[in-house]
Amino acid sequence: MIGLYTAEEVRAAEEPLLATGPEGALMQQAATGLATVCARLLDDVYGRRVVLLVGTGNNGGDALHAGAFLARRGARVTAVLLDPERAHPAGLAALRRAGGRVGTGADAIARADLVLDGMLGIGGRGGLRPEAAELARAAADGAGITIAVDVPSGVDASTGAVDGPAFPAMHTVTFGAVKLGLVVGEGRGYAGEVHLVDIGLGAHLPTPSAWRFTDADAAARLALPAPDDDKYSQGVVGIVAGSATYPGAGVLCTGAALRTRPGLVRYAGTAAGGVRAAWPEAIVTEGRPGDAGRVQSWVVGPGMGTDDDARSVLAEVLATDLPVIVDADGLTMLAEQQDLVRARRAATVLTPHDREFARFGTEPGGDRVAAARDLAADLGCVVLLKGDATVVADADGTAFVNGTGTPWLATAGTGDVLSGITGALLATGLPGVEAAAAAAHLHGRAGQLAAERGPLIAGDLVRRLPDAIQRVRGVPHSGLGHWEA
Ligand SMILES: NC(=O)C1=CN([C@@H]2O[C@H](COP(=O)(O)OP(=O)(O)OC[C@H]3O[C@@H](n4cnc5c(N)ncnc54)[C@H](OP(=O)(O)O)[C@@H]3O)[C@@H](O)[C@H]2O)[C@@H](O)CC1
Ligand SMILES: Nc1ncnc2c1ncn2[C@@H]1O[C@H](COP(=O)(O)OP(=O)(O)O)[C@@H](O)[C@H]1O
Ligand SMILES: [K+]
Repeated sequence: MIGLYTAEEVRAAEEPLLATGPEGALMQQAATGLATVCARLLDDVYGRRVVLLVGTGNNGGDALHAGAFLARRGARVTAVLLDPERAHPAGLAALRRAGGRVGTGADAIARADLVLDGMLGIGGRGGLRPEAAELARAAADGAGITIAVDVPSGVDASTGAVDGPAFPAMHTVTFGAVKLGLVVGEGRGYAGEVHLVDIGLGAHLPTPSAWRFTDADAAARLALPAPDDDKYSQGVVGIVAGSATYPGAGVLCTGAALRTRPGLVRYAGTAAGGVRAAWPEAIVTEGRPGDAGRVQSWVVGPGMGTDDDARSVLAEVLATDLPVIVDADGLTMLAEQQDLVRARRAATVLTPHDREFARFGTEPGGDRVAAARDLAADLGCVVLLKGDATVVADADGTAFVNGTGTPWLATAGTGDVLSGITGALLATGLPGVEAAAAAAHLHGRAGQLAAERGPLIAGDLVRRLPDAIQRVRGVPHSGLGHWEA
C-alpha cells in the first residue's frame, strides 16, 4: 500500500533530519530530484526558457536551487519573486551564480517552455494572495510545461481543498512522501502526474493518514478458487436492485457480482424477468430477500425505487446479521432512517455520490477524506464516497483513496457495477473497508481497460471485469496468462 500523508506528518518526519543533518542538505536533495524531473520533461535543457515562481519560504528555495541546476545546463532561467526582500537567500545566490536572472511576471510566463511553481509548499495557508493568484492564472494561460514544487500553490497539501485560484500543474514533484492533497478532491485536478523524490524521510514517517491500494493489494483480496471450493464456499451474493420498469440496475449489478466472484449469485426483486434473461447463471426470484435462499452478503438499493415495498425490503436486508452494501435508492431511504445502520453489528458499506452523501446531513465539502470519516464514525459503518478519486473510510478512521479509474466512468450505471463488485467481495468474508477499497480499485481498472476502446458504457465494465482481475493479478490482459502450476 502507498501511504498518503498530511503536511504535519511530513514536517514531523523532517524534524530529526533537519536537526542532525548538515544545513540545507534536505533542500539540496529535494532540488536535485526536482531538477532531474524537469530536465527529463524538457528533454533538451540547453536554451530552454524556464520561469521560476518564487515565494518567501523553503518552497521558493527549492525552485531557486533547481533553477540554478538547469541554468548550469544552459537553460535561460528567470525567477519571478513574490517578495524580493524575503526570497530564499542561498537559493537566490545559487541561481545568480549559475547565470539565472530575476525578472517580472506575465510576459516571461507566456514565453516559457517550463514554469516551476515554488510559491507555496506545505507552509501555505488559505487561498492564494492576489499576486500569487495572478501568476497562477498566467501559467494556466501559457503554453509551457507547468511543474509544481512539492504541492501546487493554492492546494491544501493535507486535504486537497482548493480555495480560489491555484497553480495548474501538469506534474507535481513532491518530496519525501506523497501528500494526501495531491491525490484527492480538487487538489488532484491541479497536481497532474505526481513524482515522488526520496529525501530519506522513510524511517521517520509515522503511520500515514490514509492509504492507496496498489494492484498487488487488490489482488491479495481477490482469492482464487481452490481445488476444494464449490459454488457455495466462495461466498454467495444476494442482489436487490432494479425494478420492473427499470431492470437495468438489477442486470448490471448481478452481472458485476457474477463476473467478480462467480460462485453463486442470487437475485430477489421486481426486475426478475430482465435479470433472468440477461444472466441465466443467476438464481432469480420475484419474491422478497427472505425467499432467495442463503447468502453471505447483500447488495441493496440501485434502481429499486423508494416506495413502501422498497422501504420494507431495505429494512429486511439491514435486519440480517450479514454484510450489506447499500447504494442509490437504498441510500435515499436510509438517510431518513439512519438508525437502521447504527443498529447493525455486521459490516455495512454505504456508497454515496456527493448528492446522496448530502442527504445524510452535510455536503462532502473540500476535505473529502474527513467527510467520509465523519459519516462513517457517526453511523458506525464503511463509507465509500464516489468521485474521480473515490474515498473509502471506516468508522475507526482507516481511510483509502482510490487511484484507478477514468473520467469515462461518469456514465449512467457504472455505480451499479461498483455495487455488484463490492457485494461479491463482501461475500468472501473480507472486512467491509477492504472489500470496498478493493472493489473501487478493480472497478477503476475495468474502466481503464474499457476506455482503451473509446467511450465506455456500464455494460463494458462488466465485460472487462475478468480482464481487470487478470490485470491486477499481474497477468497481461491481452496474453494467454500463466499456465504453469
Ligand atoms: N523542511 C525542510 O527541510 C524541507 C522543506 N522543503 C520545502 O519547503 C517547503 C515548506 O517550506 P516552508 O515551511 O518555508 O513553507 P512554504 O510552503 O514555502 O510557504 C511559507 C511561506 O509562504 C507564505 N504564505 C503562506 N500562505 C500564503 C498564501 N496563501 N499566499 C501567499 N503566501 C503565503 C508565508 O509567508 P507570510 O505568511 O509570512 O507572508 C511563508 O513565508 C516544502 O513544501 C518543500 O517544498 C524541501 O526543501 C525539503 C526540505
Ligand atoms: N469524473 C470521474 N472520474 C472518474 N470516475 C468517475 C467520475 N465520475 C464518476 N466516476 C465514477 O463512476 C461511478 C458513478 O457512480 P454513480 O454516480 O452511482 O452512477 P450510477 O448511479 O449511474 O450508477 C462511481 O464509481 C464514480 O466514482
Ligand atoms: K508549490
